[in-house]
Amino acid sequence: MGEIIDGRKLADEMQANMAETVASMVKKPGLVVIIVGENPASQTYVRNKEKTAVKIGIHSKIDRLPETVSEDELVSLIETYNQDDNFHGILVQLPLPKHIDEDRILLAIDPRKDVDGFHPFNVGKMMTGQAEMIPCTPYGIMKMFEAYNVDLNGKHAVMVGRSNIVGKPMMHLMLDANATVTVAHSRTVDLAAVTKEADILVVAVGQGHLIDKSYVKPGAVVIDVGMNRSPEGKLIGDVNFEEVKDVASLITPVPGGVGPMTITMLMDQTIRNAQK
Ligand SMILES: NC(=O)C1=CN([C@@H]2O[C@H](COP(=O)(O)OP(=O)(O)OC[C@H]3O[C@@H](n4cnc5c(N)ncnc54)[C@H](OP(=O)(O)O)[C@@H]3O)[C@@H](O)[C@H]2O)C=CC1
Ligand SMILES: Nc1nc(=O)c2c([nH]1)NC[C@@H]1CN(c3ccc(C(=O)N[C@@H](CCC(=O)O)C(=O)O)cc3)C=[N+]21
Ligand SMILES: [Mg+2]
Repeated sequence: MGEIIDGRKLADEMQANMAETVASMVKKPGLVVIIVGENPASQTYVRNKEKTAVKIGIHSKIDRLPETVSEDELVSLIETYNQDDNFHGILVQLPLPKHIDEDRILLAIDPRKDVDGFHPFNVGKMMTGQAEMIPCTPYGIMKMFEAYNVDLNGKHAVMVGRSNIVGKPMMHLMLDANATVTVAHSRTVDLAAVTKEADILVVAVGQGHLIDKSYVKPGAVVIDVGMNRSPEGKLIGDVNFEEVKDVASLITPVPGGVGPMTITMLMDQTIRNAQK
């Protein structure tokens, strides 16, 4: 039976340290979150971010825009925050409605305030060993590895999922930590055969309980990024936790695993920006 990686507890510890840092700062770090439309899942994340910011002492603002807002209006709003010294971080919650071009929106954010690390400038910096802003979910997972003494050096890491916000940056960070990295996705033939080879398995696909114990090598470290609703309306991961916990050596639960760490790293980067 594996050990559970307590993301909630680690996040609380890190947040307590951040609160001390912020208390000693004359100018408080500021974070603005822009959310378009009424996606209920997005609303939950945004509420959690707000709660955490308040707890740490970060000045936080949420701009809620109607689903019908135009791309140009959203760009001008971002431009005002680019100029506003009270905000050190700007986050535009994804996904955006279909009529808005996400690439254009991400480009509009001043890279110095891009606390998500999604701007192509920051992506390029990270890929070339000059990272300044790191996507928060992969960054939080690396902090979990550190806290639980998971050494990636020479290990076979398998990343399932290749999105710009999780899979690709996670692939890169594990490569930088000297793992041998395989990336799997929806066109992978025989996914289980690939994941069974993993010493470290990170899953970000958005398919509830896709990964059962037949996908996991005994003793593997399993990180579940997924956030899905079960038919009964429960929040569940991409990994069947109850089954896989008996095979894995270390495993993250959902909720209480990766999610709280994502939010923590967002606060970390906002504070770091404010100190610059
Ligand atoms: N806890 C947290 O902090 C966060 C959680 N999430 C959650 O993580 C999950 C993934 O998010 P995100 O990366 O944005 O998702 P995307 O939908 O952007 O990407 C999903 C990836 O999974 C792949 N995939 C889908 N189905 C399968 C399958 N059956 N077998 C193998 N690969 C598959 C897709 O392949 P292809 O490229 O071929 O389409 C794609 O690369 C979601 O549940 C999301 O809610 C996301 C961000 C943060
Ligand atoms: N620009 C942008 N940046 C993001 O970082 C971003 C985004 N868009 N869009 C959506 C995804 C998803 N995401 C989560 C963050 C925290 C939890 C989280 O706090 N989860 C808690 C509880 C969730 C609950 O109880 O509903 C947990 O797992 O314990 C989940 C998901 C950030 N994302
Ligand atoms: Mg779109």
